[in-house]
Amino acid sequence: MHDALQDMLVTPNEMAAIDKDAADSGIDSFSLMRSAGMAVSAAALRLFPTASRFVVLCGPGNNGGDGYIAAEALAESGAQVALFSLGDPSKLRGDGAKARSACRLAVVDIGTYEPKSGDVVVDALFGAGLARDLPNSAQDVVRRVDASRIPVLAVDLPSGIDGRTGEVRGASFTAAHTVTFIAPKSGHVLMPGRALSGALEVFDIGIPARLVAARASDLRINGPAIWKQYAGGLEAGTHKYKRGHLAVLSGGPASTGAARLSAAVGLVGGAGLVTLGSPPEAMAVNASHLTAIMLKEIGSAADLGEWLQDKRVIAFVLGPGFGVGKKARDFALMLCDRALVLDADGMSSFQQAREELFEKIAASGGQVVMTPHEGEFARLFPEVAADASLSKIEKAQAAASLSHAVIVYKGPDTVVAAPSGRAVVNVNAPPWLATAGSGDVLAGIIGAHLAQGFPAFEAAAAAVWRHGEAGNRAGRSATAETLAQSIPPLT
Ligand SMILES: NC(=O)C1=CN([C@@H]2O[C@H](COP(=O)(O)OP(=O)(O)OC[C@H]3O[C@@H](n4cnc5c(N)ncnc54)[C@H](O)[C@@H]3O)[C@@H](O)[C@H]2O)[C@@H](O)CC1
Ligand SMILES: Nc1ncnc2c1ncn2[C@@H]1O[C@H](COP(=O)(O)OP(=O)(O)O)[C@@H](O)[C@H]1O
Ligand SMILES: [K+]
Repeated sequence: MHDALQDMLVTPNEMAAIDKDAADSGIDSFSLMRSAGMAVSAAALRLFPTASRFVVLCGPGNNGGDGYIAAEALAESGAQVALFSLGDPSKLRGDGAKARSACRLAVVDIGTYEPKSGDVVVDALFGAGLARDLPNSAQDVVRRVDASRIPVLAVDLPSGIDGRTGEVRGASFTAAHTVTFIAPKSGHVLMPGRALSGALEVFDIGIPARLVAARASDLRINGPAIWKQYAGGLEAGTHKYKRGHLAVLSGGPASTGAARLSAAVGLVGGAGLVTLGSPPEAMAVNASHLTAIMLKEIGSAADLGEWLQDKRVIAFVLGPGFGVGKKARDFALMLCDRALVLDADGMSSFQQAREELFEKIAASGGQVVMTPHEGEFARLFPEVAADASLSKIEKAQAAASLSHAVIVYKGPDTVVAAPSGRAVVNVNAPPWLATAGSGDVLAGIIGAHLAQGFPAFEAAAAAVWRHGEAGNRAGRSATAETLAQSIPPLT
């Protein structure tokens, strides 16, 4: 893949526009299809050297066209190939028809395909053009292939996956591998599309990077390239205040653990010092559990106001175990002009009062990050959550635009979105991150980055990635405590 396209994500609509621009610039579209089909055949031979038969399933459009090219190339290489078509191949148009006529193999109707042990399915039914649920005849073959556990190599996308949203339209193949072209599509990284795509390979089929970049929006796969300019090594002459002072606000005596976890992670994450702001009635319990973390009594808005005079306290985490209610709202509104992670109870407190929060964020110009999981997202952005036409990326973008904050929409496919529309999708998080307190760990890492002066978007993107790496290092028996000990250094 071209370096400039490394982490770029495109939607099927953008891909179609890129395709058209390529044709308008004089690039022959059939030569692109030939490169795509050859890439599929090469991948099939490399990935499945012991296949007794390649079963190529071709659809009615250009995805099917790629399939005919691949089938011909596989047969030419000496492999056994069986070719099946969804619909009448004589109805193929344009490049698809050209590809069919360049393929000498006989083609039979897909309804007659009976999976056999040793088969490898090359799925070229539908790709970026899927516009509605898979037809019944395709759903039937998906079920037969699933039941026989035959490996599937998907062309562009597993048929049935919506390339924009990653959602299943009726049914979808579960691919062991997917070969896509030019750049990954959002449907390859959003769930369940990511899981159903298997291992993804991206082939350069000869469209110049500048044509791709001209159509692509600011949407990427999350990774160190996003924040590297803020993650430089430590100067020899640094001191703890230079590394940044993070404040985490604790809840009452019965729920102090979450904030302490975020605070401890703040230090591991790279803040030079961390102070836990505690209500008076929780001072004793907090004091008995803290060592490197400092403790300060913050019971009222007046206490917080006084603390805010200290401009060396750069960033705040409000929400973990804090309690839902007026106190959380008052504190949050006072912090909108600083760097703030508003997590958990901090967000839920605004379910009935979100406009006040959103207006304050817009007016204050701070660096505010909100970290909703699905339930919190639906509480704060019910109209966005309920809009079934939107992908998870588009939902996060809509929420960021409404709230004026950077949104970390958590889950297996966490999306970080800025009010400008800039977004990344995270792909390194293992499922065992779903453990109690994991969100508190994430909030602490974001806070650590904000304290070190990262802008909100980069702070959040870097934290989500480090959190995923911590999960990988901690292994599947991870708890929030072992996650906290497994956070890798900033890269
Ligand atoms: N630059 C590119 O984007 C390239 C794309 N290529 C291939 O072209 C594919 C896209 O081709 P198409 O736009 O022809 O789309 P598809 O081949 O994915 O779909 C074919 C057509 O089927 C119809 N259709 C959609 N959903 C349906 C459903 N559920 N039931 C029945 N019919 C349905 C639509 O009219 C659609 O255009 C890509 O996935 C890729 O494999 C390659 O040939 C190489 C170049
Ligand atoms: N299936 C999953 N795969 C990867 N990461 C996940 C999965 N489920 C949850 N996570 C991550 O785990 C964290 C859970 O946070 P949250 O729901 O706030 O939990 P808690 O309130 O218990 O701390 C989030 O960062 C989320 O993205
Ligand atoms: K496909």
